[in-house]
Amino acid sequence: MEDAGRAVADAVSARAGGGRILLLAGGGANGGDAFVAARHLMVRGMEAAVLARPSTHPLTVLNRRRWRAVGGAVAALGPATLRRELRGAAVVVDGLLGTGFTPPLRPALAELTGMVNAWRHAAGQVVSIDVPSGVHATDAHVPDGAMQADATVTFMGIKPALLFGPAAALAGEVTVAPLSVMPAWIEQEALAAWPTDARVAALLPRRHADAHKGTAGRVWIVGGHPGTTGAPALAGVGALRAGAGLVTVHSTADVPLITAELMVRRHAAWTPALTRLRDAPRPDAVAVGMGLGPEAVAVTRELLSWEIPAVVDADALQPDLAGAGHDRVIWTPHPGEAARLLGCATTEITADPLGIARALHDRLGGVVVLKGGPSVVAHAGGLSVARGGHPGMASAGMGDTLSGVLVALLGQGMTAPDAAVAGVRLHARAGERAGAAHGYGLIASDVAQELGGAWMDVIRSGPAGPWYGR
Ligand SMILES: NC(=O)C1=CN([C@@H]2O[C@H](COP(=O)(O)OP(=O)(O)OC[C@H]3O[C@@H](n4cnc5c(N)ncnc54)[C@H](O)[C@@H]3O)[C@@H](O)[C@H]2O)[C@@H](O)CC1
Repeated sequence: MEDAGRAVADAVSARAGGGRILLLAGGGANGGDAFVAARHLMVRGMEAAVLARPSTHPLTVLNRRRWRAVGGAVAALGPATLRRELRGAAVVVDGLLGTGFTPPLRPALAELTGMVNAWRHAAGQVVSIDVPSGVHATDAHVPDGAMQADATVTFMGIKPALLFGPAAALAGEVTVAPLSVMPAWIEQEALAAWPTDARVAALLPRRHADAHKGTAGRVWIVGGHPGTTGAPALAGVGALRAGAGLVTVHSTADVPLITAELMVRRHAAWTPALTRLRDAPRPDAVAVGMGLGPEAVAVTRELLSWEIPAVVDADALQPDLAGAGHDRVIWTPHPGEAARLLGCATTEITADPLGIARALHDRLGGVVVLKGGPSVVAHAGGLSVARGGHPGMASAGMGDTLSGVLVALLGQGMTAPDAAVAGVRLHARAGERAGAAHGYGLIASDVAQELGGAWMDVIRSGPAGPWYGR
């Protein structure tokens, strides 16, 4: 609790700018964190006051006593005291409810959160402890009366409500504060990893100075059908911009050569084409399914039987292919495709992205990327959620570009789990860069163009990755 309160004080000092801080302490441990934060703020010379609910939680009672012992002011939290104390406050620290909250919010607390929300709208900032009060830690839905925060300081691991759906929008800027507890405990508590760019940087392959196109990954993009010929082309550009040395698009349709660096091989029909390709030199990795059309299952089944690293996307994400994969396959469903694979409604997917990603991994094996804002990676080692991205990425062709990124990383020798974790972050970072320039008007090609810059941004944040290419 001491570490937790100190981390909250750090976040608040960064925002308060010398103004008065009002801390709201609930009856549970979340309230105890607020008392600790108040003490640390006072020690730093900041003006802080606490309004508290009654508590029997031993650590909260102890930290209330410590706060009083250093001369801290505390009054009972109710509508009248809250109205009075909100006047002139710069920051409110929301320590009312954390992970111990069971919905629905009781009316007495809902009145208080409503008052703070109205105050925030007009006057100041809210920093929530662990989760915004009234948000259930594992639920992406927002119950009535939940607090709107500008920032949330969470502990141990990231909570699903801070990442997904409308609940995430209530959290504001999220930081995860490390606590001095046993690492095994943190691992057990954390539902999913949330890798920083420094962690991703350490995964990305480095090239020797004498690298050439044959050592930088020869990849195939297999897709396209009349009406959906842009999809494999976008995947191809994504692969080139994510560093693949040689990118060949195989299709039975006329795929536009949207960049001259792509090689496009048009086949008359899939069955004879696959018979020929089976005996040709195999690529380092293949991505299949983007706009591929009705023959997707048969084509994908054949390519999976080659047991080379593969990305399976779009039309190839069919329930019939469960069991046909292997460890080096990355399956990349969006929520609609995930619903088709699991035979459920899309709303069930978006309500529980972590649980669904795990269920898809159980069904398909290999690595699953459940796409969304944010994307979830499920692999044998656990779950990982990508940071960042931009709402403008909600547009056609974005998934095709991601498939290109993933196949390029596989082609450059990354394992499927590492390629998926790094690929979703590079794609999200490229989206942030494109979003800064184009806002909601960004298109998949813009994201592809930013991939090189995104790679540079990521590697600047951390240690260099492993050598590749000899
Ligand atoms: N896991 C840990 O070991 C740590 C936990 N910490 C803090 O402890 C919190 C969890 O503490 P608790 O389990 O005591 O729970 P909380 O402090 O989240 O909430 C419990 C209180 O909320 C009330 N409550 C629950 N549902 C309500 C509803 N629907 N309407 C109104 N009131 C409601 C309960 O009566 C109880 O007083 C975390 O969120 C975090 O802030 C930190 O101190 C760091 C370490």
